Amino acid sequence: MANNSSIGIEWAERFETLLDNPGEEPAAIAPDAPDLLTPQEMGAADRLAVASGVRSSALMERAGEAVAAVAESMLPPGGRVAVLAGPGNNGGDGFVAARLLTERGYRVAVFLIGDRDSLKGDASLMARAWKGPIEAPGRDLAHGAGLIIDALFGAGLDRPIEGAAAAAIEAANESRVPILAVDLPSGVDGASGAILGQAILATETVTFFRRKPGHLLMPGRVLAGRLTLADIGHDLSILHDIGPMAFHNSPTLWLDGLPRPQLDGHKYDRGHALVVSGPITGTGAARLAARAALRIGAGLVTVASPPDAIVANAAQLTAIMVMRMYEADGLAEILADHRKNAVVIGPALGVGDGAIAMVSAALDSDAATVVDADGLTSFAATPDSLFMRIKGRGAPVVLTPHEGEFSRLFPDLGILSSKLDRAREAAMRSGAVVVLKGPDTVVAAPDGIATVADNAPADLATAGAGDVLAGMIGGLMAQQMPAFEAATAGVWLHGAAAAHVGRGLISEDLPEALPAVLSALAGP
Ligand SMILES: NC(=O)C1=CN([C@@H]2O[C@H](COP(=O)(O)OP(=O)(O)OC[C@H]3O[C@@H](n4cnc5c(N)ncnc54)[C@H](OP(=O)(O)O)[C@@H]3O)[C@@H](O)[C@H]2O)[C@@H](O)CC1
Ligand SMILES: [K+]
Repeated sequence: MANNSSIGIEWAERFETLLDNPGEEPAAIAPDAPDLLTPQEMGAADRLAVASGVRSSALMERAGEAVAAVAESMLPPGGRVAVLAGPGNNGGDGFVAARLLTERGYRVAVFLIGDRDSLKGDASLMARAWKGPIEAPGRDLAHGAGLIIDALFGAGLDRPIEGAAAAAIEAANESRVPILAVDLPSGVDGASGAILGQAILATETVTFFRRKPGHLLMPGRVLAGRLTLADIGHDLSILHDIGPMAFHNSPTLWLDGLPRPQLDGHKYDRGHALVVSGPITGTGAARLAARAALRIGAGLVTVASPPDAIVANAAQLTAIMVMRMYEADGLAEILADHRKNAVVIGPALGVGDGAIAMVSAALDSDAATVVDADGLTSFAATPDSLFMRIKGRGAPVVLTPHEGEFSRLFPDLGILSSKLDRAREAAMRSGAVVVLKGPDTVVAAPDGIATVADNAPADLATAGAGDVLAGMIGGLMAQQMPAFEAATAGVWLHGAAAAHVGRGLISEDLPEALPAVLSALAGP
């Protein structure tokens, strides 16, 4: 699909600009850096940094320095620290932090999993530079400590944690002493956010150069606590060579492409979104989606309503139009009017052959299409027929499943531990942009580019919120925003609208919060 994702390209172009104008923005870019690097990519970044002339021991020294700096902010002067060091370079960072904190007057105890003589490379170097005692961890490792530094495992974790390391993690978690994790909470898989065996529950985490997907994906995000991103001397140009495929969902990525009303524009320039209503027993979902499409800027919005529901819909809509729709043929007829350039179908549609026919009619049209909820579930027995239709059309499609709907359409993808990989596989297989919803919503395009959101408050788990999201994405596509950008922006704006409302949120509030969120983004 031609217009799936330009984010990767645009971001790469931004780097060109930054590199051409050193000193103009680098300080500002770090905290909001959207690229996510897998542990493998981070390993490559470290190797590229070393190849460019940075000593690997210097990277480790700076990593340990960054950890020590955050530790100091968590401790009273002269406080006691327990450092848990593991067998790799993550442990090496721990030894550096232990040395620096001791030099600064803190009382530091180091507990090592394994044997000092087995440490290799920089970790061995840093362990030798540590002049204090090294103990084996016991149940009371945190006794008297005001802070635990978790330097057991980071990017190199590749199997479930067992034995002495698992016991040390358990003792640390049970101690209730605040924990500062180095790079990742030990036990969290940096690629997927999944727990491998046993994991540290950190108060804070310091990571280096760029975040990993596991810092944003659940449960990694919760286990990591507050996250600090430290610059330890990697050159930004390294990202060119790596070409990251995953990004943190933040306005930096899509704000330039967010549709804005033009003074000399007309409502017809802002597209016409059609939302398909369910039967009389299920009309609210379509109205929520329609309201969201209108609030996010679609010039015109129409609800296509089955005849039995027309009165219910008409009685509750004002700026939004209503059209009578006689089943799938009726929908096809309505969409034959090419001015209706985006369609949202699925919320409260009902599950079954009728729904299959209507989704098929939508996909046979030229309108950008969002398929949600019952529109997805209806294809549980025949997902390939849905995917064939999507791949056979020219206009873009966004699928917006929650985990339950996703597992009905892609039952075999449950074995993938990473939500990123699940969404990517699904996008590739279906030919659509896939929005895999949840507290860590992933948007993936068939070419593998993906974003992970972390701005959805818990309040967003409320009836109708998904209908609103589908409407927002449809509304953005009606305004010609490409599918991947529309889905990514829609997910972020949905989270931001929920955060704007706060406690007591119901779905009706979400479209109404959009003006404030959009105005804040537009700036003064
Ligand atoms: N590279 C650099 O320049 C920089 C890197 N930095 C730091 O390095 C960290 C990555 O270091 P890393 O690659 O050495 O991996 P790390 O996470 O320490 O552990 C791997 C070790 O554990 C083992 N192992 C794995 N799973 C296991 C398990 N379940 N149970 C038991 N053992 C297990 C595995 O050995 P194996 O037993 O497989 O031979 C291996 O020895 C990164 O997170 C960052 O903190 C910074 O200093 C910046 C500069
Ligand atoms: K760690």
